[in-house]
Amino acid sequence: MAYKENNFDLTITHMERSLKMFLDEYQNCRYLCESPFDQGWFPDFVSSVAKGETRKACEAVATFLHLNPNDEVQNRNKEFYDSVDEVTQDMYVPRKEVVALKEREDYEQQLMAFIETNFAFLTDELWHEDDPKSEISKEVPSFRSRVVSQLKSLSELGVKAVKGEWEKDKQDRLVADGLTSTLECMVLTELIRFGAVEGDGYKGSYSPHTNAEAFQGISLGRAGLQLYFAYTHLVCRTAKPEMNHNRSALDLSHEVHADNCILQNSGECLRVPPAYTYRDYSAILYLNDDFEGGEFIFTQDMSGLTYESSVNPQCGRLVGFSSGPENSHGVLPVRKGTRCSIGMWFTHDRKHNEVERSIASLFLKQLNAKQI
Ligand SMILES: O=C(O)CCC(=O)C(=O)O
Ligand SMILES: [Fe+2]
Repeated sequence: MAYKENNFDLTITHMERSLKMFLDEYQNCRYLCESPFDQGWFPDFVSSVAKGETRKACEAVATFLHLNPNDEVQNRNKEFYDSVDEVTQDMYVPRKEVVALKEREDYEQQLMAFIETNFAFLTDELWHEDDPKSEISKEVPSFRSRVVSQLKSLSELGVKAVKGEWEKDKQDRLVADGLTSTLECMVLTELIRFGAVEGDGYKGSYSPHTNAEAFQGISLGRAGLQLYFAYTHLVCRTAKPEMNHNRSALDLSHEVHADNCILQNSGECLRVPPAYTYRDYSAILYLNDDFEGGEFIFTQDMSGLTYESSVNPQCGRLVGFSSGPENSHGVLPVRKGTRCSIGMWFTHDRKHNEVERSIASLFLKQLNAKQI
């Protein structure tokens, strides 16, 4: 109204007041709004009216161009003011509150772009669209037949099931060799020297299973065989020489247990927290054999003194089994040296998909694409 009536003093007063209100509201909204502040942004409303004062007129033009450098009208205005005798280039100074606002917006946009390229967002794409638990519970081939068929296709790569026929009544157990090369085993074992945490996975307890051994681990999700990785853990157990002279055979390196429930002396297994009740399958990949003791055992009684069968760890050998009490297991004492392995636990429940794995695979993709 004031503008239409050519009342520029009043126009300026109104516009200055509106500008202040806009900036104040914007600021409040940053603290209080639940959704983005989207009132539209009208740069011409910032201050393109400057009555009579050349310096103010240049400030208005500079401010507008600061926000929108390609605006035709303001570029023409600038050409006009440039031709005015009293105008010098140092008069084109944008208003400081607008400069500050733009600086903050630019910075936030850079930050968003950085986050988008460098962090993994766990959208449904990364969570793997298919096979929620309800689907899985339909008829699914047994763990072993699935693993064995996968291993067949892997046989060209040197992977072979060493105990395929083994324990015929035990459908959910498997031992296979050749999953990693000697070099890979060495590299992974070396990783322990650089990045291992004592008692990792065991609330920092240096010797969580037996005082006669030191325990170190590195923890690291993605689907395999219609299963989600739930947890991946590289661990080494080292015999403490001073504790191994008279070590009892009952002092197991890892006490007899089941991976998804709390095994009782009675043989009952309680599927309650703190057990990792969502774990459905377990696999341990071994990395070395230059140690004494440390056999993996499937047991029936809790002591580990008698056992159904055992697996001798060696580089590239993997033992896989369903995680319940049907596969109670333990590790015999490591009497000399260091025994390293990668424990992997799988779940049908995508809620427990291992977040770190998605992040790690994104990181590897970027590394391959040489973005980092
Ligand atoms: O290292 C092994 O052979 C087995 C370890 C194990 O059973 C576990 O970490 O739950
Ligand atoms: Fe276990």
